[in-house]
Amino acid sequence: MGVPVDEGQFLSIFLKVMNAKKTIEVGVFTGYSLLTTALALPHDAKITAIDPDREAYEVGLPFIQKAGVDQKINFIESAASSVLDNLINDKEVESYDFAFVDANKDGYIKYHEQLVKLIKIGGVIAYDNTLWFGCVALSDEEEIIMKDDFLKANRKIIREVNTFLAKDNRFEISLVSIGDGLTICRRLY
Ligand SMILES: C[S@@+](CC[C@H](N)C(=O)[O-])C[C@H]1O[C@@H](n2cnc3c(N)ncnc32)[C@H](O)[C@@H]1O
Repeated sequence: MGVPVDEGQFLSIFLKVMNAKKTIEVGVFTGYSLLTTALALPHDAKITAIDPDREAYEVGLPFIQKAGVDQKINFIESAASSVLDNLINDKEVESYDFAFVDANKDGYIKYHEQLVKLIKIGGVIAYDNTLWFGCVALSDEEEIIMKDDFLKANRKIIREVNTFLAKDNRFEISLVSIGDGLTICRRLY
């Protein structure tokens, strides 16, 4: 198969090496990363997949079913924050091996504080888009001439997220330059 060349391949081999069985996905859309995860996990694995957009999930669902991995997935149609609070209250604390976060960037720091409680020591939270199309490396002068307000706003947010994660000594982190940047955070305590 050669060297992993994209984020999906990387995620797949990473989950297998980790021996992950119980995972969370925040931000599903049509389920590309969800299908990748479901295919990589063992038959008795459980994925809690959260997204307010059921319509998008249902576009990809036939492919997940065709792959025979739908029984591993518990899709919850909701914004993530309240679901994560419910999982904490339902005594799911420190029971997850892995979380993949690929949703609204302005929620990442809040999700992080919730996911810290849900992930086992030694478990991993992975944040997508942490290079933000390379914009995180632009100087403030260069940022001023950026035309796209969405890119600009999320550049600021992702830079804050990256600074926040880098300072969190509960985790060992690595920003892997694959796809649009994937920050792997391994919980130390
Ligand atoms: C980039 S897409 C996810 C792509 C998916 N992970 C993949 O790789 O195929 C972002 C998703 O985040 C979802 N989203 C936005 N706000 C959210 C929230 N507050 N909680 C959970 N998901 C949210 C959107 O509905 C959208 O489907």
